[in-house]
Amino acid sequence: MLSVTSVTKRFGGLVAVDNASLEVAPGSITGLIGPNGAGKTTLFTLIAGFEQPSSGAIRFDGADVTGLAAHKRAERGIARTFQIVQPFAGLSVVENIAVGAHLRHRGRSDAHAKARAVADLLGLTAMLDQPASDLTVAGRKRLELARALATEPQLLLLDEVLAGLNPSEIRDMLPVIRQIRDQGVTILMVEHVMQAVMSLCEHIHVLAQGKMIAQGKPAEIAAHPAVIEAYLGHGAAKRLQAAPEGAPHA
Ligand SMILES: Nc1ncnc2c1ncn2[C@@H]1O[C@H](COP(=O)(O)OP(=O)(O)OP(=O)(O)O)[C@@H](O)[C@H]1O
Repeated sequence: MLSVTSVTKRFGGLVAVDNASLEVAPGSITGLIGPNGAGKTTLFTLIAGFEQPSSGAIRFDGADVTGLAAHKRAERGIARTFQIVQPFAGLSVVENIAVGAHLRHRGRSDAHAKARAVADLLGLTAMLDQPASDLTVAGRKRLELARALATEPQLLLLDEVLAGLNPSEIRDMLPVIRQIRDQGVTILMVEHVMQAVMSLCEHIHVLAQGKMIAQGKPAEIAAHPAVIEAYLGHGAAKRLQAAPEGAPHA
């Protein structure tokens, strides 16, 4: 469904994404993880078309979309959420979701009907007429997801939708994300909450300092020496191997 091939993004002298490639299979929940500053959000920005890569190609649904503007990619079915959630504070929850729904529903009542259906899926029905500014952090995260989902994407890019949530709020979100996928939306997610990534994703790509350093099934990634090194520092994989079971890892 999505192929990112040898994509590089430079900001002046800084190489934020360095010759990175990844594939997302249709119908999958695929993870993109990596330490802070690895280039994950930048890669999302390139996939969604808010910025253009310095080199490399992005194919979606069989077509080269590399040079296509963000709104054209949205029309083709790519939607993203933003790490920093900024709803229109003066608008109600339903009106915020309808902003997304307007992509495919020109009339106000159609857009609102779509918005209500999406709100239902995300457990926001009771808050429909509240100002978005009244929502809790967890509510805002759901609203951000709803706004993206209301564009009726084929591919949904989730940028840290679990950040800032407490453990029980995270537990509540996992089935919501699975349900979105079960309704036919392919998901690529950037996430730091590792337990969630491991339980949700069928396949995970790992970015570190702009480069793809590993990819595979969750269990393969958790045991991958390059991933352990990227997260815990040079020599960590060896130290973990050497440490006897149950001993504290220095
Ligand atoms: N518009 C920009 N101009 C200049 N540098 C940028 C820009 N966007 C990102 N960067 C830099 O690119 C690098 C990658 O940042 P990015 O936000 O993509 O990483 P990330 O993996 O999403 O990090 P985090 O997990 O902390 O959100 C960082 O060094 C960042 O400072």
